[in-house]
Amino acid sequence: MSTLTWIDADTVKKLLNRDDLFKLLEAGMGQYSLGIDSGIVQPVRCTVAVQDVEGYLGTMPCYSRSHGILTTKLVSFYPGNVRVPTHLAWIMHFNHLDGTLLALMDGEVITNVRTGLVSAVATKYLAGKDSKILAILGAGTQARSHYVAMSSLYQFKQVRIWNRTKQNGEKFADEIRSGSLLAVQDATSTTTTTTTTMTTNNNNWTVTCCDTVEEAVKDADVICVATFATEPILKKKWVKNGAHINAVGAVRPNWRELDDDLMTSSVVYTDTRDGCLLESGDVILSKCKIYAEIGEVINKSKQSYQDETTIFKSVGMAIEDGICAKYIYEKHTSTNCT
Ligand SMILES: NC(=O)C1=CN([C@@H]2O[C@H](COP(=O)(O)OP(=O)(O)OC[C@H]3O[C@@H](n4cnc5c(N)ncnc54)[C@H](O)[C@@H]3O)[C@@H](O)[C@H]2O)C=CC1
Ligand SMILES: O=C([O-])C1=[NH+]CCC1
Repeated sequence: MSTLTWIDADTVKKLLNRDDLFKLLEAGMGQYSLGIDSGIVQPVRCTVAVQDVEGYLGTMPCYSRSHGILTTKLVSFYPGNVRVPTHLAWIMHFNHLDGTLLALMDGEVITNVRTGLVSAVATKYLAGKDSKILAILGAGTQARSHYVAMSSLYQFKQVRIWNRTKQNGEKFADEIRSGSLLAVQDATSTTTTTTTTMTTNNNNWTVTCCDTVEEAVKDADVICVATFATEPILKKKWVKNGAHINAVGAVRPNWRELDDDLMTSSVVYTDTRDGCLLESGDVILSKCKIYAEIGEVINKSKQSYQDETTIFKSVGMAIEDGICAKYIYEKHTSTNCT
């Protein structure tokens, strides 16, 4: 029987490299969307509501034959948490051949990083090549993760932040201006180091914390929405035609971030169609048509409508966590063996 390895958050942070994970996630999303031919089994997340305190516990198992991945993530999300992060997670990584547990690892860092990276994969396929204005709604963990991930794709001329509590939005904007968010990422990533230099040396860029969502998204090419909003905060009338939107919040069937007009008039892509049809309030309540999973664009079975307004709606997928967990486990094992 193999011994169980525990991999803590600091070790996960040290071992992960965003460039590697971007490529692995891109390929994995493409494979997932091959449907029954994918060899990936991923039931829709089963979420228990902890009603008394407005918290949720989600279980996210998956198996991928070709990757040799058998993992389960347990993720709690408590929007009201202040003392501890709103999202906490752990991933169990199994030997898929005999079902033994190989490793238990922190899943918070993986959740934070992979969500931004998956949005970056979608942005690569769905946004215009020459995106200059980035708007981010929210100033929490995912807002930061998305800023870092989007910065690996474009050198933005303007970054605009809106947050419900302006003080926190200002703090986030200061972190962007200082370059600290990019500088602390991935000691092992050459790409992000280059981006840091580019961004901090860019004299022509502006970073603004806006008073209103309308002001933040005006003429924006790429908009990332990463909040715990339960009512629509982003309206179609403020969004320029042809913009690309990554919407990662509103992960409960009755929560909203985007208004009906925006959902029904844009070309909507998802991470997982099955997951969004059961969990995404923006999809369910607007009754919008889902055009494709982003994996179908990656595997070339569906088109990218880059000239139209596009939405990438994600709720999070177990296979993303499985891919990251296996990558971390293998790096951890090889590092310890040498
Ligand atoms: N699609 C995916 O794969 C994933 C989605 N998420 C979701 O992304 C969203 C953001 O997560 P984190 O950044 O980690 O959380 P966080 O707690 O770090 O930040 C939450 C942000 O939402 C804002 N906010 C809270 N209530 C709001 C409201 N009623 N209206 C407008 N803004 C509000 C806060 O000011 C803060 O900026 C959450 O809905 C979370 O569940 C998180 C992980 C993965
Ligand atoms: O994919 C994920 O881990 C989550 N999605 C929404 C909350 C956590």
